[in-house]
Amino acid sequence: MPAKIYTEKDASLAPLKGKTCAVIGFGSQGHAHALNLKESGVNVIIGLYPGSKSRKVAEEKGLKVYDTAEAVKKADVIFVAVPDTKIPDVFNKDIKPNLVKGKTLLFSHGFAIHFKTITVPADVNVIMVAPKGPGHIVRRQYTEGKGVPALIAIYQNADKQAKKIALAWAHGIGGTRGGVLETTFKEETETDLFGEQTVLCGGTSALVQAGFEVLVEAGYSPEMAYFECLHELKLIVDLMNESGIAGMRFSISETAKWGDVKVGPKIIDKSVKKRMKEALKDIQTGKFAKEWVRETKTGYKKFNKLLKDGEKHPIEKTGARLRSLMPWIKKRDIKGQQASYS
Ligand SMILES: NC(=O)C1=CN([C@@H]2O[C@H](COP(=O)(O)OP(=O)(O)OC[C@H]3O[C@@H](n4cnc5c(N)ncnc54)[C@H](OP(=O)(O)O)[C@@H]3O)[C@@H](O)[C@H]2O)C=CC1
Ligand SMILES: CC(=O)[C@](C)(O)C(=O)O
Repeated sequence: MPAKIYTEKDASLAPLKGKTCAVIGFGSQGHAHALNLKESGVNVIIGLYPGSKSRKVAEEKGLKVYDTAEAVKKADVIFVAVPDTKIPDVFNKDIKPNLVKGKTLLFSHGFAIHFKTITVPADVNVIMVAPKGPGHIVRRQYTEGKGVPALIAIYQNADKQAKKIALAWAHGIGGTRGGVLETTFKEETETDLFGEQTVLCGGTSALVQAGFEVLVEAGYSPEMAYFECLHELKLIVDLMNESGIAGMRFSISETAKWGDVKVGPKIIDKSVKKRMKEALKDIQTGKFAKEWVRETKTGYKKFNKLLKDGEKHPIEKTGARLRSLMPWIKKRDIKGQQASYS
């Protein structure tokens, strides 16, 4: 049976009426949920640690910012919007001591709950509202009257209102405009990690860099290679997003279609699928999570090096030059926000 998809007609903000919603962290997801909810008419406050870089940004957006513990005390629903590996510290120090019966803890990803990096008291709701897209796009689409689809999941339903609250939150951030699907913390965590490693981020970044390198190493100009392997990828993916892979094929040439169906499966062949299955296994067994937590606890050395190497890849310099010729490509202020985690 096809999964039930909740849309605008199934949702209401009523379960959040009269409630205070605290968003802890004002990064990618935090800023998007907070601003979308505020504009939907929900009472939102922000929780941050003293000295957080995000304080000024949130205040400039007209939001009231408190120290995390204070925000948790004031709130009925608490969205933990800090990086997954920072959640245990923030949770044990500032959230858990202030969680009382009747409150709802909300996540956008199940890592901390599924891999048990934190333990939550039994008398609070634990729910998830996970948009299937980056926070900055969740915000952008909401302001354009659109909405990124979202998942909801219930891990603890202490007051029997958990699902209503999750749906109301998903509605408030614009999720029901795109469609909301109910899942479990386990399913969301495992599929989300799989997607970002193999297809969305990891697989695509490596595919683009490999294609660029092959053309440049064969003597073609980096500009040609950039247009072919990165710029046009978005245009093709936009078509897939609008009308599926078959719909994309409607718009490409007959020769491109032949190359697609004949050569594509030789590039992404059975061995790639085998390695995807290995990646999935490492996620399911907890091996990936264990290694990632270890990396964050030992100073992010490998992580920072790999990110820096990525920034130095020649495709970045070529791309920056070519994108500057296309003023309609939205310029994002990401300077100083890249790499170097601690
Ligand atoms: N990025 C995304 O689009 C997606 C993220 N998610 C999930 O959403 C959650 C948040 O991730 P994401 O939005 O990427 O996070 P970000 O890395 O963008 O969040 C950073 C924010 O957390 C703040 N922060 C860091 N440490 C603390 C702390 N000790 N106390 C309070 N605030 C702190 C930062 O403050 P400062 O400015 O001072 O550094 C900043 O405001 C995660 O569970 C993630 O898996 C789910 C779907 C997509
Ligand atoms: C944006 C998203 O859904 C990701 C890639 O899984 C994430 O940032 O965690």
